[in-house]
Amino acid sequence: MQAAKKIMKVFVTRRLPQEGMKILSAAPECEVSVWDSDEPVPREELLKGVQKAHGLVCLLPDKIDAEVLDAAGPNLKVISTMSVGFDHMALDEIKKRGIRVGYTPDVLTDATAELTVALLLATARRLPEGVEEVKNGGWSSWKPLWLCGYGLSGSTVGVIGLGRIGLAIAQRLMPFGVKRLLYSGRTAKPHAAEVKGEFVPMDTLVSQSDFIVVSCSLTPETQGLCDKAFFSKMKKTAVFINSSRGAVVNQEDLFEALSSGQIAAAGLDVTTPEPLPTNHPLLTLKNCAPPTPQEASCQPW
Ligand SMILES: O=C(O)C(=O)CO
Repeated sequence: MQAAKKIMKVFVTRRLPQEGMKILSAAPECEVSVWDSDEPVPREELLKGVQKAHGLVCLLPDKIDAEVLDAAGPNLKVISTMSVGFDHMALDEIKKRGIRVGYTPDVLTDATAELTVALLLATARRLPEGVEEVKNGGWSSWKPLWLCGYGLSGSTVGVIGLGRIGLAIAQRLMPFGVKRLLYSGRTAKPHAAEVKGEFVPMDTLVSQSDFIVVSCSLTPETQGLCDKAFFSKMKKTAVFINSSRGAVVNQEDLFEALSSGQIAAAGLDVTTPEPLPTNHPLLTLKNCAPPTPQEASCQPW
């Protein structure tokens, strides 16, 4: 029997999990080429690899803009991103060219929610500082008020963006004895009833919350949302957690708020860029937990 002719060129921008590669390789009509590395494809290799491709499989760090689409040319019919977010793709340009887009919503909902709760507890309870004191010999004896943090019991939690992930975070936080769950966003969500969520204006959420969790998508409306004015409305004792996108936060303003004592602490699952350069001012602060590399992956059971 004659082998099927490879008529579709597919470029994959990263070494993918074997299950995914097996499916792609089994498609007889596809000629698959892969940037075979755990590191992001360099821009010039992306522009080269995508040439004449019919399909592109990409990840979050790959900026898919007009330049990439032009480099691909008119063959390109489908782009699939192995990510929940798609803010790295110029959707208007993609739409203009009639290209279809696939993404992977919901695969990281539980993992992101668990990591956000872990980050919130570690930040509020000052675990990174405590570990540091053990390692540097700063812990001499038990002192009742030393490294006191902030507890969830009886607190008000504000979630900005009570979508799938925001709800999963809220569901995990409520059993800690949270008194009020406020949320803000474009519209009230029927599923908020599951966590007794109160839909409130953003200013109310910011000024009344003891913990603010940002879990909205990055859009032109949310870019730079958490800035000087935002932090100045927060309680001095409040803890700020961002598991959305780095660009939702003005990082200079966050540094100022943390270093001046305007807010108590921040736990960041995301920053711009990622990782932060090792000399970044935010990394000098004891009350700021930066993103760690495990991100949202975990071993399946
Ligand atoms: O898939 C996404 O959008 C992520 O942010 C992964 O961390």
